[in-house]
This record gives sequence, C-alpha cells and structure tokens, in this order.
Amino acid sequence: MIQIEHLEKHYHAGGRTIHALQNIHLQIQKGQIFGIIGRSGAGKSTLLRTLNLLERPSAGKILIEGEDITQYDSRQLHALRQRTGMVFQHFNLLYAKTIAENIDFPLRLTGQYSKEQRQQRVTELLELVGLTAQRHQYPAQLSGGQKQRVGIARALANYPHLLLCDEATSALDPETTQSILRLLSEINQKLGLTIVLITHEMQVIRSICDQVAVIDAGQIVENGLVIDVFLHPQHPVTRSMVAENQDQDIGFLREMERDPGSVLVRLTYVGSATYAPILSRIAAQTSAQIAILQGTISRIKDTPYGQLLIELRANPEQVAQVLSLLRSWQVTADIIETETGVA
Ligand SMILES: Nc1ncnc2c1ncn2[C@@H]1O[C@H](COP(=O)(O)OP(=O)(O)OP(=O)(O)O)[C@@H](O)[C@H]1O
Repeated sequence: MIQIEHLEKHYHAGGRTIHALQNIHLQIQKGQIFGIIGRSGAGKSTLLRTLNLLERPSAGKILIEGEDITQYDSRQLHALRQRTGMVFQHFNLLYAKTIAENIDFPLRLTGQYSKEQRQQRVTELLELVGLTAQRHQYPAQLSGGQKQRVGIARALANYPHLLLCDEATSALDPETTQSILRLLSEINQKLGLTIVLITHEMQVIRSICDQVAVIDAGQIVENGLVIDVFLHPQHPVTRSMVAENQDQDIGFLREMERDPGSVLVRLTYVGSATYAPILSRIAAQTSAQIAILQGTISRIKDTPYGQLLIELRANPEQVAQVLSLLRSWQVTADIIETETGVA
C-alpha cells in the first residue's frame, strides 16, 4: 500500500512561490489501478513524480509498504527506482536502438543478469505486449501505439512493484488509446501490479481505474471509487469533467417547450438495474407520462451503468410516487430543474 500524508511541494520561480501540491493525503491499495485526474497545471505530474522521488517533496511523507521513501539514502533510492516502472506520454525511446535493445536497456543497467537471462526476459516482454515480430525493428518503423507498447515493456523489465503512467495515452488516437488501456488492464490483472496513472481525460479513468483522485490547484478535491465519483461527482471541477465526457450538454432545455408543471429528472442506474425496463414499470404503476430527453448506457471498467434525463409530466403526488418507486429499485433520481427554476 502507498500512503501519502501531508504532502507539499513548493517551487520558487521568478521571485514567487508556486504551491504545486498542498496538504495531499491519499491511500493507494496494492494491485489497484489508481487514476489522478486534473486540468493542465493542476499538479498531476508533480504528484506522480514524487512517488519515485524524481520530484522531492517540500514536506510530508510517502509510505510504501510502511517505509517512508522520503527518508531513503541514495542506495535505497536507487533500489526504489528499479522497482518502479515509468511510462511516458512521448515514449522516450532510444531511436538508434532496436525494439529489443530498448527493452534490454534497463536490464543491462542493473548489471544483475547474464546475456541469456536478458534475452529470455526481452522475449517474454515482447510477447506480453504483442511485439514479438518487431524485435529487430527500430522505433521509427513503429506506430504510436506500438511505440507505447515498447515503453510499457521497458517499464516492466525489472519486475517493478509499481507502474507510473504519465499521460501514457494522450498522444494516441482514441482506438489506439483503448488498446493501450486494455494492455495496462491485462498487465494489472496478470501481474497484480499496482498502477498509478495521471490523465486529463475522464475516459481513461472510466475505462480502467478502480479509484480516482481529482486534483485542482495542487489540492485533492475529490477521491473515491470511480463508479461513485463518476456517477455522483461532488466538486465543480469533477462535475464539469464528467459532463464533458458524457456529452451531458443540457443547453437544449432552454429552447425546449415544456409541459407546465413538468419535472426534469436524471436517473442513474448501475449493474443489473441498467438493463431493467424501468420506464415501462413506472408507466404501468403510475399514470405519470414520461418523455425521454437524453440517455446513455455504458460501462465504468466492468460495471454497466445507465443515465437517462426524463421529463416527468405528473402532479406532485405522482412525482413523489415515481421517486419512491425508483428508490425501491436502487435507481438514483435527481430532480435537476423544476418549471420555476433549478430545484
Ligand atoms: N520545475 C518547476 N518550476 C516551477 N514551477 C513548476 C515546475 N514544475 C511545475 N511547476 C508548476 O507547478 C504547477 C503544477 O504543475 P504540474 O506540471 O505538476 O501540473 P500538471 O497537472 O501535470 O499539468 P500538465 O497536464 O499541463 O502537465 C504548475 O503551476 C506549474 O507551472
């Protein structure tokens, strides 16, 4: 487990102090994929880089399996960095070396393995990331997604306990992004490896993370299971990032002709409820009329969820009845607006 306590990082530049990280507290469980999301300049890279002390905190502790790594001497630090793999947005490959040589590079640096052992390990890693046929090629001959596969294989070479991913898919197109995220997810499951990733894309968090922390202006403003944070965001920054990702623009409501006295309700359902015929049940059990204004069914990691924006044409008693039925079916119902204004 990684425990971050009272972490601070201040930079001094141009005669002023930048508070890049302020009083950060986080717990990252072993074997988790933990996402850190935030807008540009929020402090994501700084936070990620403190986990292998590429960035020295100004104050606070980082405990990995109970040991405070901020107190490590240079020998311990060297060992920590060997146990921590890192994947970069722009791959950082050696372009004059072959794919196999790139992956072999960190193995050679340790001086711990024979040539045969290293070759064997490179073969294993090429197979793991699906690049066996590219062994003797050079990075310039590969696509972006393949380059990132090399980056991932290289990061895994020394059997790390922790993999840090710095915007690992931000330079890739959406389809390639999904294939790299699937690879990271497979690695997490196969090797039980803890992965901490930073991203500015909610889609990345939604696809593979178990837990997410939202960082804004150097502070953690929200932290929890992805399913909770994504479906019930509390902080304005989280809300706007989730809304961007879900295409929840409800500007059209301003132009829409509404039934007098109708109520707008956002329904959120998770797991098996996603596929239940909720609306027809409401219609059968109440005489409320329902117009569907917006809807989606998708997945958060492996969990299906659905969200519907409906206009409920009903009197107050019927609205109360509908809301109580929805609650009994474990559907979250948020009234987002009434005819007279925001509820
Ligand atoms: N070496 C440095 N010297 C001075 N200020 C820095 C340094 N590194 C980062 N900062 C500042 O610290 C803050 C956090 O930067 P950081 O790079 O961690 O943010 P980020 O969320 O990763 O942003 P991005 O997604 O744009 O990389 C920013 O205000 C940035 O300008």
